[in-house]
This record gives sequence, structure tokens and C-alpha cells, in this order.
Amino acid sequence: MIYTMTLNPALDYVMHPLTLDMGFTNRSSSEELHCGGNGINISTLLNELDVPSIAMGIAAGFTGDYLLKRLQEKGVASNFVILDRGYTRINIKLNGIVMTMVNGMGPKIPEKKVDELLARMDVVGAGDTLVLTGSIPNSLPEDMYMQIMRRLGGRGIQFVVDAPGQLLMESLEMHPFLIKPNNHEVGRIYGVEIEEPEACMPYAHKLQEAGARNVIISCGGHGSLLLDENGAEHIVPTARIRLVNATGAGDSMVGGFLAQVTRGVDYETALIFASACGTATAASKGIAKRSTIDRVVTALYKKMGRAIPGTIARDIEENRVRAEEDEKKGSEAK
Ligand SMILES: O=P(O)(O)OC[C@@]1(O)O[C@H](CO)[C@@H](O)[C@@H]1O
Repeated sequence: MIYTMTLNPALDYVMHPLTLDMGFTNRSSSEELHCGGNGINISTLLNELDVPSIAMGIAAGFTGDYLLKRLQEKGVASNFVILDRGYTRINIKLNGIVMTMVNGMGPKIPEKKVDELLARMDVVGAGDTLVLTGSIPNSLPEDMYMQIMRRLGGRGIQFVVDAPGQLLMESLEMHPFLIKPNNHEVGRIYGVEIEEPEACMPYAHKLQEAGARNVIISCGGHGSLLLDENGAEHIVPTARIRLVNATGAGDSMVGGFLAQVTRGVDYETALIFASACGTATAASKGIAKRSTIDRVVTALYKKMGRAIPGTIARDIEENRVRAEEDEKKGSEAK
């Protein structure tokens, strides 16, 4: 089973402001509300791909109730500790000419609720994957991810860590199965400016030498790289799309990669699929739907001048047939 941990989930309130003038009232042309937080985004993407996962974390108040209700409606399994006070944050995403985000701090988490969460996490065991991603609320210890990994270490669990600088570097001693920083995060860690996957590859080697098994570095429109646990280097371009909203694109990459690795697909194919999932979300409102992912996978293989591997091509065909049947049933029911 894949477990995702979101210690500080959010409702992402995406606004499309026509202007963004500081000190004035700006008007938005439309708004959307999505379930957010990195782990939740990964579980949402996995659910879209019919890969079971359990989203774990801490929720509170009316926003937390709404978040959990929405997850249930979508069919995303969850196991959240509920706080008695405060409310799950609402993160503002201002999707104008440039994307501007204001992320909330999140509720204060009492120690007894942390203990409850840790106790619930004891269900994670041998052969499971645990994804630790997103910010750690101020009221929790900064080394919370390390505490979780140390507690669960030695049980045969595969850890996936997608966290900023120091947190990521500290986690490497636990030999995470996968880390996925982007080029800017890697640049900040090593004090360099790097844009393209080729330039990032030496740093992927450094991160692997420091303990990570598989290292993905996403480089936005320049593509992405994977240095896999066997030492093989893979570089994949990005499919061309019209950018709608990049929130959750990195999480979708992680979800797409895990979905393919879980079914035993080779690492390069998993990276290509992961890249397509990230791009598909960037082209969507919220986390990408299956049909968009399939479209982007097809476009990416075309761009690379390669044939789509059998397993992925069969999935695409099955999804197409299923969508057609659903549409037929829908119009018959009207
Ligand atoms: O404040 P954090 O935890 O660092 O990031 C949270 C967040 O910005 O990351 C996700 C992906 O971009 C969003 O769904 C969410 O609002």
C-alpha cells in the first residue's frame, strides 16, 4: 500500500486576478477550490490512475471537514487525525500573469494529537511505501519527518521524501527510495544556478552518494532527470502544453512515478510517465484527469520519437474504451 502523509493540508483557493496592484482591491475573473497539500495531491493522482493509496495527516475545523468530505466523494481513502481547535488552512493561489501564492500557517497541533498520528502510522509495514512531503506546521518539531522515519525504520518500508533543503538533506541518512527536488531546490542546496537536466545530473550523483536510492530532479519546461538506484541516468523532455496552473505538478510526478514502479515497470518508462503526469496537471485545473494524462503521455512519446510501450498503450486504449462506454451510458440515462 502507498501511504501519503500531509501534516499541513490545505484547501487551495485558486483565483484568476485581472490585475494585481498592491494596496488596491483587485478582482478575480473566476475561482476554484481544490483539495491541497502535497501528499493529498499525490493520493488524488494515484486515485485517478486506480492505484490504491491512503492519505494520512492532520485536519481541523470546517475546512478540514470539507477537505475530508471531498476526498471521500472522489474515492480517495484517508486516515486523518482531527484537531478539536483551529481549522485547516486555505492557501491562496493567484494565477495571474505570474503565479503568486500565499500559503497559510495551519492550525496549532497539540502533542497528544502528534502521538495519535504516530500511533496510527503503525499500520505502515513491510513492503509499503510512505510518502513524506510538504511543509511541517510551526507547532511540530522541525525534524518531524526524521522522527517518523526513525520510528518506522527497519520495518522494510520504502520512504519517499519531497521536502525543502535541510529537511531533504537530513532524510538521506534513512536511504529514501525516492527524492524529487526541482532544479531550483537543488541549486539552493549546492549554491549554484542550474536549469537543464544535464547540468543537474552531477548533483543527482551527489544526492545519491549522500544516501538517496532514486533521484528525480524536475527542471520545469527543460525536462527532468532520473538517476536510478542501479546508477543509470535518464533524461526526459517536457511535452508542450498551455499552462493552466502548476500547483501540484511536482506531486503529480511523484504519483505517476510510484504508480508505474508499483506495477513493476522499468525506471525509464516510469520517469516518462511521471513527467507526463506533472505536465498534465500543469495543463489542468487541479490535479490532472486520466484523459489528460493519456493525451500528454501520447504527445510526449511522439515528441521523443519513440513508440509507447505495450503496457502503457494498453492502459490508454482501455481508458479510452471505458470513457466512451461511460459517455454512452450517460447519454442513454438522460
Ligand atoms: O505550504 P507547503 O506545505 O509547503 O505547500 C503546500 C502547497 O502549496 O503545495 C501543494 C502543491 O503545490 C499545494 O496543494 C499546497 O497549497
